[in-house]
Amino acid sequence: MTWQEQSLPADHPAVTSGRIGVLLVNLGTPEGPDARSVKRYLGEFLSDRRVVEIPAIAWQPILRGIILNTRPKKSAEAYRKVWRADGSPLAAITRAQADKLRPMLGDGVQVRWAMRYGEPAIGGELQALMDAGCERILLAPLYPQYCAATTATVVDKAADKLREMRWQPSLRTLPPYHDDPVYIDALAADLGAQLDALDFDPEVLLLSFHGMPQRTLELGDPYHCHCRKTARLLEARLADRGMEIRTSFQSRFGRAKWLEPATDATIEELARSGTKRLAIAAPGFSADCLETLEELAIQGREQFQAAGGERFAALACLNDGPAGMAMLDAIVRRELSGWI
Ligand SMILES: C=CC1=C(C)c2cc3[nH]c(cc4nc(cc5[nH]c(cc1n2)c(C)c5CCC(=O)O)C(CCC(=O)O)=C4C)c(C)c3C=C
Ligand SMILES: [Fe+2]
Ligand SMILES: [Fe+2]
Repeated sequence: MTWQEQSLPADHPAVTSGRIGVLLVNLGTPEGPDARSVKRYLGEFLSDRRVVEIPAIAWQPILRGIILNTRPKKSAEAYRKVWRADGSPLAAITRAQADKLRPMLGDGVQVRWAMRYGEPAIGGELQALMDAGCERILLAPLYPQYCAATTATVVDKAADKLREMRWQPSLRTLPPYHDDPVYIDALAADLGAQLDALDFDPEVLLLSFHGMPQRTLELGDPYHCHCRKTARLLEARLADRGMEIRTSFQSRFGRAKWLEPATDATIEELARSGTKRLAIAAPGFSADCLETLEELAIQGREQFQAAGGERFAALACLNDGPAGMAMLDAIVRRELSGWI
């Protein structure tokens, strides 16, 4: 019997199809706005050693003994304030981004989406792309600024899946795009249009990025530098509007020192020092989520007004709007070059 005559197993994949896959990935979110779902989600998220860089032997008792018994109830209340008919804003918007990107990229490219924590999981979505015949896959973590706790952990999770395979697809990853002119242009155009549509002129525009422990900067994570560069480039583009532009870091978690200045302290300080009209944008988030819709838009407004501020606007993220989709199409297409 020659090798050609040996029968292949029934589940042997098609030999070649040449298809291309794109997997958009964002952080993850609970299945529902209830304490049980939030507990499951936070348990997975906060057990990731890329996210909390404390030895497991010291961290797991604190996580399981304290945090997962107190935080889920509080976080679930916050999620309930922003939950939509089609689910968690982060998941619904990421899904919409994938649905809109698919026809933009055309027939030869399969587009799917995943969440790093929770569902749809990265492993299952990579498998679905391979089952659809994709031999080359672009993994696209939707974080403009690189951070080990967000970008690297997506690549780790994909690698865990690839580790199980005999016949792996070729994988590319979307680089950080914090200083990409396409991204800065999209932000400048979209934020400019939102500012024009307000019924007041903000004296200050606050650019709020998600925070990180200060230690990660000292250990060499480029996240802080990437945020600063995005802010500087955006500031130059919005300079002719005559607003003061500030940058801050939100969502502090735990007792360690986080990147400063903190968004909540900045909002309060602005109001106390006489700022009456404030707008906040979150250029590091590709999709509105708990951190923008609740922490900035709800809590931020309360903090600002309680400290003497009057007019307040939380501007939307790029989401699946036209500027954001044109930007995603451009940066994804660039990484597919040579493949399509
Ligand atoms: C150690 C804790 C955390 C680090 C480090 C961290 C980094 C980090 N997070 C994002 C983006 C998002 N975080 C979101 C929610 C969220 N983040 C933390 C903690 C850390 N984040 C918690 C505990 C939560 C859950 C909500 C809560 O209980 O407060 C979200 C929103 C998720 C959603 O469902 O809407 C995003 C997005 C980045 C970009 C980042 C590092 C740069
Ligand atoms: Fe976070
Ligand atoms: Fe938060």
